[in-house]
Amino acid sequence: MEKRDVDVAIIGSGTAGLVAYQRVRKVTDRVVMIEADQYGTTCARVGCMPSKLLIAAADSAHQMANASLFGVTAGQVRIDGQAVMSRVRRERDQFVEGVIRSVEKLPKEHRVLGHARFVDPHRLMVERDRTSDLEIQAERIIIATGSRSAVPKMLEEARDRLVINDNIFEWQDLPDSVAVFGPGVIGLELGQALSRLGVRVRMFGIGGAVGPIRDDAIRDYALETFNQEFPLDPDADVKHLERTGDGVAITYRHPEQGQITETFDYVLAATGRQPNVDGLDIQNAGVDLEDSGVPSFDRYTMRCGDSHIFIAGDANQLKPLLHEAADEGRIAGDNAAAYPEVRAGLRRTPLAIVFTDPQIASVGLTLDEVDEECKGCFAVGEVSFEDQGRSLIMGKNWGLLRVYARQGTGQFLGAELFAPAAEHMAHLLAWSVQRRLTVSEMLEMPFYHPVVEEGLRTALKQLNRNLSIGQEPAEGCMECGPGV
Ligand SMILES: Cc1cc2nc3c(=O)[nH]c(=O)nc-3n(C[C@H](O)[C@H](O)[C@H](O)COP(=O)(O)OP(=O)(O)OC[C@H]3O[C@@H](n4cnc5c(N)ncnc54)[C@H](O)[C@@H]3O)c2cc1C
Ligand SMILES: NC(=O)c1ccc[n+]([C@@H]2O[C@H](COP(=O)([O-])OP(=O)(O)OC[C@H]3O[C@@H](n4cnc5c(N)ncnc54)[C@H](O)[C@@H]3O)[C@@H](O)[C@H]2O)c1
Repeated sequence: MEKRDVDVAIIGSGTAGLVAYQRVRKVTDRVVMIEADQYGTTCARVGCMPSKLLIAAADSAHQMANASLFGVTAGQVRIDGQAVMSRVRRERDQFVEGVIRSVEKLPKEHRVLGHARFVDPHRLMVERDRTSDLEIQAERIIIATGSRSAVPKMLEEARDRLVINDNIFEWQDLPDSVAVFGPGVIGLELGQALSRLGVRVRMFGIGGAVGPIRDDAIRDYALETFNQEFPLDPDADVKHLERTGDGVAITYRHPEQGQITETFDYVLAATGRQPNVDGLDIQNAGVDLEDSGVPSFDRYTMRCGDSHIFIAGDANQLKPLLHEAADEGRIAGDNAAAYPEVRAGLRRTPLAIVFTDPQIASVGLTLDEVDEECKGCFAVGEVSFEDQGRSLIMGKNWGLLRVYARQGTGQFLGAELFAPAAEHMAHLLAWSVQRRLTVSEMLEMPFYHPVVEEGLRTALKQLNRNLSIGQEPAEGCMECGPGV
């Protein structure tokens, strides 16, 4: 059996693994990155990028279908499912090829294809397809193995009609109907996009959650809005699911019609993701494990206990987002390279964006966290986008934004948005939280006219008023011209 001896071994060549590799490489050449499946990353291959490509097609269809609002008609909108899926794959492949090209530029001795497992805290066994197993002795190890779809047993009854994000983008055409299980981030993004592309969609959830929304006012607004496009029951009572000749028959309790059975072409499981730590023989790594099987680790150093092992990206379940995986890869890489010197790395203000329409975004602390942090001494400001100037102009005048700040100091702490252009406003808000701005300082910033950020200003003014810092905003204030 071949044996290798390295300073740092990185398990997984996704975003976290690749960033970690770049950092380690600055310090040592005795590094190896092990990949069990394919190069190209989850983000580019089956995650962020193909999902946004599908959403872009849906946005286009939606805009055309609604153009008559502006007195513009383009005739009957026709959606060519094959062309939609073909563009998704074509552009997706470009992103994947870009990643593969950069991996292939790395020295051959730094990359190994095979499935890694712990033999002991310093030894990994890599099962390779075409060659014999490889034993790697590593002084330090970074786990960057990502996550995979967690599919409830019941959905397996859909058999060949069960899809997840790994295979949905391989569709050659759009189906007629899809039952989406899980109105979380993936379910909402893909479900709304499919619905706007003419697919009959019904969404089933459990427990009442809608996406990552934590503020009930925003959740209720979002639920009502999504239900105007496709039926979404966030706490569905699904009795039975089975593969039939026509597709998948689902028996559930309909809010008005009682128990009914509806047949769909496909079932999309978007019911959460589980970390890829179970295939690692992690019990041999000599680190403490949480109940989930994920090693206990420090979120500032990414170090598992006081060991030489670090964990970054979706594998640690902390914040399964691309920019967080990259940050964690950087911290883990720097620390594995400098070990035994281990330093706290920069963790940024929480920021999450869901690419629905309107978009959902959360920034900083959630409402519950604000309450806990301020021991109840906080205030909330709010704006509806139904009467907002720029949103009305664009025909996108729906949504709600709520902002939170601490009583006394007026420090801005967080926000939740279901609003047009939320991806942009969320960045301004995240930067304000991270700079520890007060609401008054935020209001000193320039606001152009007419823009959706004027709506944000209205919410901030109301927040300052509720903090007993600012004045009552004038009704129908003309400071920014017509619109709030
Ligand atoms: C549909 C979808 C849409 C998304 N959209 C967004 C978005 O818009 N914005 C955003 O911020 N985030 C998004 N995400 C989340 C984002 O894609 C992930 O947070 C990110 O890709 C995680 O990167 P990673 O490096 O941790 O894991 P990955 O990129 O999954 O890399 C892990 C690698 O480890 C390998 N591996 C696993 N086990 C082993 C082993 N034992 N030995 C060797 N190798 C192994 C895997 O094969 C894989 O290549 C989305 C995710 C999905 C699924
Ligand atoms: N725009 C983005 O940034 C983006 C996009 C997609 C994914 N992601 C990342 O990927 C992660 C995983 O996304 P996800 O949507 O799979 O998970 P999620 O945790 O966001 O949502 C899963 C949903 O499925 C529901 N659910 C669980 N079991 C169910 C069942 N048996 N029946 C019906 N519903 C059930 C849950 O209640 C929850 O609402 C996200 O948390 C996010 O970090 C990010």
